Order: sequence, then structure tokens, then C-alpha cells
Amino acid sequence: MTIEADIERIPRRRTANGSQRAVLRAEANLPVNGKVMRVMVFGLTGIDGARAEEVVALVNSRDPTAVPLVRVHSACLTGDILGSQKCDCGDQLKVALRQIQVRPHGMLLYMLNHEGRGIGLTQKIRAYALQDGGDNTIEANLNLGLPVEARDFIAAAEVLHLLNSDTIDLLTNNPLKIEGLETHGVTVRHRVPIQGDLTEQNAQYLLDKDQRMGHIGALPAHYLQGPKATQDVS
Ligand SMILES: Nc1nc2c(ncn2[C@@H]2O[C@H](COP(=O)(O)OP(=O)(O)OP(=O)(O)O)[C@@H](O)[C@H]2O)c(=O)[nH]1
Repeated sequence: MTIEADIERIPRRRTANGSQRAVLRAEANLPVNGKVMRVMVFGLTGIDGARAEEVVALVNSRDPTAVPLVRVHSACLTGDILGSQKCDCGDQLKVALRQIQVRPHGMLLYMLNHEGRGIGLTQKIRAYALQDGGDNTIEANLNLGLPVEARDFIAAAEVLHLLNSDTIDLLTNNPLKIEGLETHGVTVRHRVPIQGDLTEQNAQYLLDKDQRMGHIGALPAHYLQGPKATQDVS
């Protein structure tokens, strides 16, 4: 059965959360890296019917019965679009898409509301300004009076439920993301590590993710083995 047919079958599915419901608003074919994928736009509506947010899914589905490899990617305008080397987001996006395309079933959920770990673009750039002055990624958020982590994974979970993907393999180094999805009824069968580019500019950020934010292996192990091993850092 195709994904489109599956979606047709379950428009009135009860939500896992009760408070938000994902609705497929539009879909089309999209050629990406030489392969045709399916792009879908989901709208999340709150309990009062108010439109809450949009989520984009990019789906490769040669075998919809297989457990999908999923990347829940938090929007990062600076990294994903502008090519910033301050974070690893843009590179992770490319790596994730390549891996999803070679699996029989896979999907990337692009979380538009997650920009800046949920604080939004303006506040993220304000946080970057504080980082220019010496704050790390955690201190900068806190000094703005904002949480270090402001994302939730309700919308992602709702879209996965609607796509009949209650059990997934997840591309992430972030245990919070797994917890966030599992809280909302998605089972993460395997965590699949994902490595972006290491640059001089993002090394400290990746170290902070591992050492202060509980990520697993965001910074490649060889970086910690001394200057010789890091000579090829671009
Ligand atoms: N507030 C803030 N957000 C940032 C910063 N650098 C990147 N981001 C945002 O962080 C989000 C990506 O989150 P990460 O914690 O890097 O990675 P993750 O998606 O949680 O974990 P992985 O799945 O392992 O990649 C994106 O929304 C980026 O815009 C920063 O210094 N401050």
C-alpha cells in the first residue's frame, strides 16, 4: 500500500496527545540528489482548531512495511541554508538525506518551529551575539532569560503516527529527542548516530553538546586524542 493510500485511510485517527492533530495539507514528488522523494506538508492544529505549526516530511518509501529510518531535523536557517560553520546542522541534514535515500523506507521531518532549539531565529541570533562575547551555547540562552532547550516533539510524533510510523530507527546523538518522541507514543527501536562536519568554529559547540547537554558522540572521538589527530580539522 502506498503512503498516500495509508493517509487516506486514517484521517480521523485519534491523536496520541489529544491536544494537537496533524493533517496532511499538500504533497508532491520532489527530485532530491537524483532520487524522487515525496514531499508532504502537515499542519498541526490545536484543540481549539487554531493552526499551531507546519511540519515538512520528505519521504522515501520503496517498502512502507519496513521500519523507517527517520531524521527529526530541527530548523537551522544559519546552518541548513546559509552554510554556517558555527554548528553541524547543515552537514547533518545532507548526511541524513543520503542515509534515508538508501534505506527501503525513510523520512526526514523538517521541524520549522524548532529554530534555535525552539527559541526562534531572532533569539538565536541574540544568543550568537552573546557567544561572540564568550558565552557558550548554554550560557547564552540563560543570559537571555530563555531555556537552554525549548523544543517539544509532539508535532513530530503526531506526523509519525499519521504516517503509520509508530516504531522507527532515529538518526540522532541526542537522547532528549528519543525521550521526547517516546513520551508521545513513538518507539525508537535503534538510535543511529549521525556525524556532521567538524570545523574549528564548531568544535567547542560539539564538545559542549557532549559534555554539558548529554549528547552522545557529537564530537568525533579522534578530536579528543590530541593535536596530531586534529590536524585535518578544516
Ligand atoms: N539557541 C541555540 N540554538 C542553536 C545553537 N546552535 C544550533 N542551534 C539550533 O539547535 C538546533 C539543532 O539542535 P542540536 O542540539 O544541535 O541537535 P539535535 O537536533 O538536538 O540533536 P541531533 O539529532 O544529534 O543532531 C537547531 O534548531 C539549531 O538552529 C545555539 O548556539 N543556540
